[in-house]
Amino acid sequence: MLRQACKILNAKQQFSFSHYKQTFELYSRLFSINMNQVEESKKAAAYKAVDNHVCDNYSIGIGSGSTIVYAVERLAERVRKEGLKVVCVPTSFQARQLIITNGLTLSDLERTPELDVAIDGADEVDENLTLIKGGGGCQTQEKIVASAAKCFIVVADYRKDSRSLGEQWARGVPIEVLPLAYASVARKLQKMLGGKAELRMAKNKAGPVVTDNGGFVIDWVWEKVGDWQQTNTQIKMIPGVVETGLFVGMTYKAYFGNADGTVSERQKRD
Ligand SMILES: O=C(CO)[C@H](O)[C@H](O)COP(=O)(O)O
Repeated sequence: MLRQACKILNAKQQFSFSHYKQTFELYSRLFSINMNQVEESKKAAAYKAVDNHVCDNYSIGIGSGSTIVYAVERLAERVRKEGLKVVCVPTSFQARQLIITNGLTLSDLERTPELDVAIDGADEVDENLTLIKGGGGCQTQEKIVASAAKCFIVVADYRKDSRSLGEQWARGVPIEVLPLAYASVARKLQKMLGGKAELRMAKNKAGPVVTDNGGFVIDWVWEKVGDWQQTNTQIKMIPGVVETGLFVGMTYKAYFGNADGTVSERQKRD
């Protein structure tokens, strides 16, 4: 939006300094309204999912990202107000911290190998509930925890809702790899499936992003994919691949918070 404002202003050189200032203030305000709207939509989706899918004595997988923060907030509120007894299994360092700081009971897959429900965010959700996850590099633990749950629920804002993958999310499929294999995996990926595979670099550290498991992440931007299940299997067969961010046939239901405050739902077809 700000880029757009700059373009308009550059085209109309006759603007005075106060015009520039006023216009930037207006765009900044619009941008912050838009961001508030996104946060509100995340919150609405997360609250609804927790209200609909968490019961007393449940074991719950806790996903990672910014939307899950609202789900944990709601869960903690229900534990306080309704006296629910739940145990929570994290999918990342962030999720573990969220569970602890919200005063919830922390468990792990060793003590709780089967979960009643797992709730997590997503980077993109298509019409068949196939997901891209791993924008935060947590897809390996997220997939393990989701697969341990009887029911896997996704919470997201309206920007993640697509008919087919790639419509909204342009950063490709995140793939966790063993560090020693990153170059060979990237090469094989491009040779086998086309597209472009790039090692994810850290922002505030020299070198690559290192996952909670000590792995690296390759982001694979595909050119053409027909069958996500088959593509996922092909990627997983490359030696050195730990896990992909493709979640195929795992999701029971997705909740999308909309810009107008409502929540849309998409459920697995029988
Ligand atoms: O897969 C993930 C992290 O690896 C997140 O669930 C995904 O990136 C969504 O995050 P957010 O709720 O911040 O949009």
